[in-house]
Parts: sequence; structure tokens; C-alpha cells
Amino acid sequence: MFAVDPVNHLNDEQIQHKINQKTKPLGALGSLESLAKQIAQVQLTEPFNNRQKLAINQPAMLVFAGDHGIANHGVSIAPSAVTQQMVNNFASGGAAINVFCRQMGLNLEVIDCGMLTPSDHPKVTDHRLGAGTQAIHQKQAMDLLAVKDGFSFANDLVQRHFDSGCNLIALGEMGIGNTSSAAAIMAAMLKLDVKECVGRGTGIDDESFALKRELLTVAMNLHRDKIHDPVNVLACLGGFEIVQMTGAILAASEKKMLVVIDGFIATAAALVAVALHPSARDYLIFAHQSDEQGHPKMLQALDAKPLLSLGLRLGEGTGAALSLPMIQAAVNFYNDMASFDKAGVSNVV
Ligand SMILES: Cc1cc2ncn([C@H]3O[C@H](COP(=O)(O)O)[C@@H](O)[C@H]3O)c2cc1C
Ligand SMILES: O=C(O)c1cccnc1
Repeated sequence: MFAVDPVNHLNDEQIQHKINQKTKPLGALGSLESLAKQIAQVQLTEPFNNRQKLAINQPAMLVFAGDHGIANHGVSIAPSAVTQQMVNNFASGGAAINVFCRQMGLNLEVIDCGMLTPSDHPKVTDHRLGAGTQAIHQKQAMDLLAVKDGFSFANDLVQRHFDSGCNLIALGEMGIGNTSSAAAIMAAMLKLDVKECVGRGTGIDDESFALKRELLTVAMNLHRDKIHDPVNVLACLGGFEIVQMTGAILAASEKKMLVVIDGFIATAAALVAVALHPSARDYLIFAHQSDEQGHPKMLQALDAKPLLSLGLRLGEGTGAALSLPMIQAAVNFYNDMASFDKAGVSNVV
């Protein structure tokens, strides 16, 4: 359903040259240099023009919410009701993600992808695929039609932001139990033992952690014969919010928008999206390394070096929001920093 083209590499040499000619020792802006190069590859679609500026326009934080059947079985510190309660908190502006979005100038949209009880808040977008998924250690989370519908919802959402001039989306999520789903997706996509993928999520104790490992082992065995392609991985193990995050990544990549990936759950969606369309990787910016146990391995599999490492383990898109000033800094130094030539500084390159 998506047609994702890789970025154009025709300008690579000129982009690198422009970065190298800035008044600094070669490579001295570290990860910001590779980020600027990536953004230039995405945005400079015409033959190279030294005066063409990079830009972040109308950046949007899309927070996808959904409930998980497995959350009823003792794998989180919180009950599923907290998903909707937090969504109401997002809608009235009181959560961490609201605070950071206000600070960073990000437009926040919250999407109900299928909470147990629908959000009745007028500000929440209704993209419901059901009333929570089935518990993945007992049944398939959803049918294949739900995955298809989820991709289509995500496509409409991204199209709307694109049409209003947005060229960067950041992905966040809310869904009690979704670190279980994300760990199972990671295990299926990377063909790892799920025990290497599972972490403590919201901060469960040893007993709940042992149970989480056990239930996820049951889930992997239950779906073993079906989870050989990314769409079936989503249907068997996914959450409704993870499906729509995957769709949003693909829809945005198709439109050559940048996509900022938050923590463990958003990265699980990225694993699936990149498996479906490898070129989508070109558009992804990995915001931070989460404290969730499996995250470094997931990032490694995507050859991703996250911008920040703050020990966050919250989700909601908080890490992605916090990375926005770094992304803007990469754009600004590319656009505005003087070259050796222009500044009259002896070229050290
Ligand atoms: C009050 C509260 C606010 C949150 N905001 C994000 N999450 C995070 O925790 C959940 C995943 O962890 P687990 O799999 O352990 O349930 C997701 O909803 C995630 O976004 C929260 C969790 C809680 C309790
Ligand atoms: O890394 C994340 O996104 C994360 C970790 C723990 C709980 N919720 C989200």
C-alpha cells in the first residue's frame, strides 16, 4: 500500500563538502553532522544548490493510544484504565509530553487507536480498530483486516499533516502493556529469544518480571508458525497503536517527511516498517536510547545511533520531543554557519 523511495544520493558529495567547509575542525560537530547530512539527503531532492536551506516546518507529535489484552495478566504496574486516563491528561495538557511539546513548539495530536473505552474527549482523533487487542499469549492480537485498516488510518492522518505544511512527524504512544507487545515484536523481527527482549516497562518488580517473561514465551510459541512476515507479526503480537505507528512511518517516508522515533515501542514499529520497506530507514531519526532493556539491541539492528541518552523510560513521545532542538541545531548549522572562505578563516580541511 505504500511506495517508499530511498533518498537521493546524487548530492552526497556536495552536501558533505558543504559541511566540511564550515568553520570548524573536520567532523567536530559529531552526530549533528551526520544528522544534517541525512536531513539534506531527504530534503534536497533537486540538483545541488548551495543556497538551498534545510527546514523543519510545522513539526507534529502524533501520540497513538491503544489497549492490550495482556495488560490484564499482571505484566505492568498499572491497569488498562490508565491508558484512557492518560489520554484525557494529554487532551487537557497536563502530561510530560504536553509540557515538552509546548516547550519545543510541537503540535500535538492524540489518536485513539482502540482503547478499551473510547475517548470522549473532542480533541482526541478517533481511529479505533477495536476495544483493546486480545491477550497475545492466548490469541492473535487482531485480524489482518485491522492491520490494513490501521495502515489506512495512519495514511489519512499523515496526509492531513503533510497537507498543512508539516515535514516532520514525531511518534509517541500510550498503552498500558505495550512494552510486552513491543518485546514480542522485537523477538519475532530479530529472531531472538523473547527473554533477551523483555524489560521492566513501567518498572515492575521481580515477580511480575518473571511472569512477563513467561507469558511472552507462551505467546511466541503460540504464534510460532505465523510470525514469518511483518504484517502477520503485527496481527499476532501487535497493539493497535503499534500498527498505526508503523503505518505512519511508511506514509511519512513515502512523502519524504522526516520521522522522529521515540523509545522502545516506537522503535518496534520502526523495525516492522523497515522490514516492509527498507528505504523507510532513510527518513528515520532515532531520538534517544531508552532504559528499557531490549532497546540497544533494537537500535543496533537498525544501525541507529540515538541522539540522546537520558535514562528515560516513559514513552509518550517524550524522548522524541526532547531531541527536536538537536534536529533544529543540525538544520541551523547547515544553513547559517559560515564557510572558511566566507568568514576569512584559514581552511584547516
Ligand atoms: C501513569 C503512566 C503514564 C505513562 N506514560 C507513558 N507510559 C508508558 O508505560 C506504558 C508501557 O509500560 P508497560 O508495558 O509496563 O505497561 C505505556 O503506556 C507507555 O507509554 C506510562 C505509564 C504509566 C503508568
Ligand atoms: O522506551 C519506551 O518507549 C518506554 C519504556 C518504558 C515504558 N514505556 C515506554
